[in-house]
Amino acid sequence: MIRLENIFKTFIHNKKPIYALKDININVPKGQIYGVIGKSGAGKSTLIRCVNLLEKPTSGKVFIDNQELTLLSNRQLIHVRRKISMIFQHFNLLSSRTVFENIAFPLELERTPKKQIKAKVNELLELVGLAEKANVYPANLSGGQKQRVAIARALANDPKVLLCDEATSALDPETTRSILELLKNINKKLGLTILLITHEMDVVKQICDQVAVISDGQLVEQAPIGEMFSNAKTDIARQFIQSTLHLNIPDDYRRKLSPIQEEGLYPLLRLEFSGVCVDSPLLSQAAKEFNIDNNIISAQMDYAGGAKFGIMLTEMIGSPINTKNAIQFLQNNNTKVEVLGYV
Ligand SMILES: Nc1ncnc2c1ncn2[C@@H]1O[C@H](COP(=O)(O)OP(=O)(O)OP(=O)(O)O)[C@@H](O)[C@H]1O
Repeated sequence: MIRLENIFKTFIHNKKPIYALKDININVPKGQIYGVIGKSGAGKSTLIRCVNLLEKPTSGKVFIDNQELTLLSNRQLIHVRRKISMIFQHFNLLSSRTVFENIAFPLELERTPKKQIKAKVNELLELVGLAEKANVYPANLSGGQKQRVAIARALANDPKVLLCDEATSALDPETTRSILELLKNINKKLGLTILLITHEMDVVKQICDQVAVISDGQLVEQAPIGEMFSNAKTDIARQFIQSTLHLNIPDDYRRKLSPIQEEGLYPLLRLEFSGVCVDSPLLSQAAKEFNIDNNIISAQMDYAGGAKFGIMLTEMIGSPINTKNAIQFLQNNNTKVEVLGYV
């Protein structure tokens, strides 16, 4: 449904080129939710704005539903853009219009008859759970409610594609979850194709079918969500995945942590499991085979797209040679091991 082919975008700033997008290729099948994740300045906003040509690519082709947008005149584009809606981090509602009037706005621009507008807006208000707020002004809504209005307005013209530009970045975690749930429902109910950009892997984990990682203007990795979480290939993708897991070293361990292995001290390990190794009893195998004990201090396991992954903090008790061999065994079995120090 959305296809980007060899997209480059170069800005000129103070006579110097900024290569914001370098040879981007993306294919989003109809009905999918596709996430693009990247750090600040990676090129996410430029990328999503190239999809509806709010930003014209320097070169490359943009297709929506097999129609090449990069060939269209500005006039033709206005018509096509009605089927490509967008929602934003800061909602962009019209403050002088009520909730009902905000949602009606794109239909008024189309000169839709009043009766039809009323029916459509009421249907959308139901869909986003705001039927009671029809006559309220945006100033009197919470952030989550404002985003619901923006979503309803974005759906007014029955778009084929919804672009979400950091749509939950201004919201607290609970509201974020409810907005993502709403987007997922809409995706299922209406078969809407959604492209979203975000800097949060939690967002991707919750709703995306596929994800691409963008770094310094380039797509460095893309995969279905389960595959990405179980077998990420680049360091940057692994960093994003790890950012969804939170393990702190407890204070008393942190205090006694020594950088060298003195007598009577044992390694404190941070283990990263993903994909196949999660389901194998590696720690107990290592304990039996190398005569060591594991004192697990904390652990977090998670699921995304059917894949299990996680991290663990453990003190490995045994002689230096046995712990060394056990660590090697874990590494040989696809577990990432970091020796944080000795306790
Ligand atoms: N209109 C512009 N003129 C010049 N440079 C620009 C313009 N828009 C973006 N850039 C540059 O292009 C690069 C990518 O910017 P972009 O806003 O797409 O990144 P981003 O990943 O969305 O970042 P953030 O998450 O901070 O919004 C940056 O180096 C930015 O400074």
